[in-house]
Order: sequence, then C-alpha cells, then structure tokens
Amino acid sequence: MFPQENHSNGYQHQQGYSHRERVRRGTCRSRASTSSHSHSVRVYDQPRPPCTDFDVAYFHSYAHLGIHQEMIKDRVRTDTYRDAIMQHQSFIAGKVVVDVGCGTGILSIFCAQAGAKRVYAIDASDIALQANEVVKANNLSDVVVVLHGRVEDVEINEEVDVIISEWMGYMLLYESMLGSVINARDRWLKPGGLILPSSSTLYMAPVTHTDRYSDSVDFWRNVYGIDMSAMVSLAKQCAFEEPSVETITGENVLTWPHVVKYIDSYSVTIQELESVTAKFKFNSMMRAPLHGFAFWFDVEFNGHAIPSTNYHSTTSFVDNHQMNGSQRKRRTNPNEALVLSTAPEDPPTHWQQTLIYFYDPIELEQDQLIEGLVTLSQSKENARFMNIHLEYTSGGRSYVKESVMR
Ligand SMILES: C[S@@+](CC[C@H](N)C(=O)[O-])C[C@H]1O[C@@H](n2cnc3c(N)ncnc32)[C@H](O)[C@@H]1O
Repeated sequence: MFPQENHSNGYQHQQGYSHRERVRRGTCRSRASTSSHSHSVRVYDQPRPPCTDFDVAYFHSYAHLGIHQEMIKDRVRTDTYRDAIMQHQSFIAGKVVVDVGCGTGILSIFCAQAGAKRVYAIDASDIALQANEVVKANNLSDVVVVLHGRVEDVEINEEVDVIISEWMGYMLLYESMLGSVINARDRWLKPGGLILPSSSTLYMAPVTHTDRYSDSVDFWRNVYGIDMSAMVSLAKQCAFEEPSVETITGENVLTWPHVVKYIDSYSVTIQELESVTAKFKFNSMMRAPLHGFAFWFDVEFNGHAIPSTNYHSTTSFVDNHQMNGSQRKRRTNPNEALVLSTAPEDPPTHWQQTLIYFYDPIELEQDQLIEGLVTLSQSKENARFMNIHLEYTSGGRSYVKESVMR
C-alpha cells in the first residue's frame, strides 16, 4: 500500500493514508445530493454528468478528516491560497464567490474574511456538514452558504463574481476534479469574473535515482548472505509497475523540464482534459543512469487578467516547450503573480512529485537524446483514474511503458 512504500525524503504524510490512498479506498454507498437552492438564472443546457458508484466512493473518501488535516497542514498550499485571496481582496470584497469543493470550508472562510458579500461553499462529501458547523461557530452563516451536494447537481439563484477551488490531484490531473470547476464556471461565472487559480502547468523531466532503484531491486541480490536474485524480476514489477508519489530533489533531475500541458482556467474544456498528449525531447545534461520520468505541476493566481471580451479565448502560451527555471519564472510570473509550485527544487508539498520508473535503467552519456511522447487519459473504468502511456527512444532503442494511476 502506498503509505508504507512512501519514498519521501522530504514531505511526510502525517496521517495514516495518503490523499491518493483515500481516493482509492473509499467504500460505496448511495446518498442523494441535496441543495437548499432551486433556481438558476442562467440556462445551462448540458446534461448533468452521471454520479457513478466511483464518484460516491470518492466523495465518501473525503468525509474522513485525516485528508483535510493533511491538506490544511500543507502550509505551502494553504498559505498560498490565503495569500492569493488577500492579494485579490479588492476584487473579492462585496462580491459573490463559489468555492468548488469546500471541504472543511477553509477557503470559503478566507474569502469571507476578505470581505465577500456571499460565499457558496459546495461539497458533495459529508465533510460539508462539518463545514457548516465551522461556519456557524465563526458567526459567518450570514455570508457563507454551505451546499451539501455535487457542484453539477446543486443550483444557486445568482451569477457569481469569483470561483475558487483547490482541485489539483497528483500529477495535476489525477482525480479529474477540474471538470467540476469548468461546470461551475460555465453555469455561474459572470463575464469578467475571477477564477483562482487562474492557470496551471504540468511538467515532466527525466530523472536518475540510483538509491531508489537499489533499495527496491538490488536489495534482493544479497539478503542476509542469501542470493535472492530470483526475486529481482518480481521486485521490479512490484516497485515500478504503478506511478509512485514521492519526493525527489533537483539533483535527481537530468534536464530542464518540459511542459506537458498548460491549462487556462478561463478557457479549458472538459473534452480537452479527457486525453492529453505531449511530445518531448531531452538532452541529458550529464552522464548518469536514467531511471524514469518525474512529473510535477504549478498553479498561478495571476487573477483577473482575462478581459471580459476574451472570456473564452485561449491564451497565447506556447505548449510543449522545454524551458529553464528563469524562463519558467518569467512566463508564470508576468505581474508578480503568486505561484504554488510542487517542483523538486521548491519547498515540499503533500503532492510531492509523481515518478514513472522504468523496469531497467538506461545508461546515458552527457548530451544523449531522449525523445518520445506521453499520453495521459482518463480511465474508461473510472474517470478519476489516469492511464499513462509513455513511448521513448534513446541510444537507438525504443521502449513503451503503460501504467495506471488508481
Ligand atoms: C482537495 S479537497 C479541497 C478542500 C478544501 N477546499 C481545502 O482547500 O481544504 C476537494 C474537495 O472537493 C470536493 N469535491 C470534489 N468534486 C466535487 C464536486 N463535483 N462537487 C462537490 N464537491 C466536490 C471533495 O469532496 C473534497 O472535499
């Protein structure tokens, strides 16, 4: 199980189970979504997405307080959200906000503290019942309206100025929660409204990690003086079949990262997230064994940058670009925007990094080319799971690796 195989050398999960483990472990039960509001001002003619047993299990997993404690204790995450809300205080004050997936209600309360006129705090998990108690205990019931139901199912009877959500999963897209933010945006956000975070970027880079490989594989070559090499093939399968969430450092990373996907919160569509493909080309900056690829993301809170006339236009950001750290800073930070980064060189977060290891390392020479493509697609079995297809070529040999993040 994941918590036992947590290879983190930086961020430690403080509760018994990781975020991902909870998403995976939730047990099914039926519960009708409820809402105290019954009118919507905008006609929205898209059919409601079905609420599957997997979704019910997913929401049930968020009823456990441990995952919320883990997220709230992640100060990089929670402080950046609070700073972003305060940075946009002049826009938020006096306005109507929707918090998509409010959990304990923490972001809704930050928005109320920033002077929001009304905050709709929506969550389909039973944690919403607790959020309502927290709101009452802080005398904010006249501002924060907790709606216990799926964003896709609840109705609110006004348009909103601001959407805030902490929707990011491991590798950015795991959990597929961004679709619910898109649903809220398309139903309720006024033209010229604000979405926090405003954009997000998924990166990948080749990594070397000899200690991790030895710990999982070479360990079996000599166990208390016994040759257990017969285990090596099984050890590789057990250790490297699935993506692994762990903390690496900048020293593990062999090249500048490559942008797998840039997402503009104002224009992204649900269809665009069903499958994402990116081609990559790296030149190793050193001679080292290549053990796999690491993925991480950042999100930006650069606010109200999209004028209302461009509300649904795509940005001019160039996708699939390899870029170095200073380029990344310049591009993601044009107006001193706040960035919540989960990069290996930045302070650790509960998202850590996601690693896709090869079964056997590739011995790279300096400047050796590694090229290929990666496709991330929502699993047909459960759209919250992610299929990862990797094709890569180096030193004249080609490889394919399929894995599922579940
Ligand atoms: C990552 S947590 C964030 C919680 C809280 N906003 C915070 O920052 O601490 C995501 C929350 O969104 C809720 N959620 C996810 N999809 C949802 C949907 N479609 N409708 C309502 N709630 C949803 C989950 O139940 C979970 O509580």
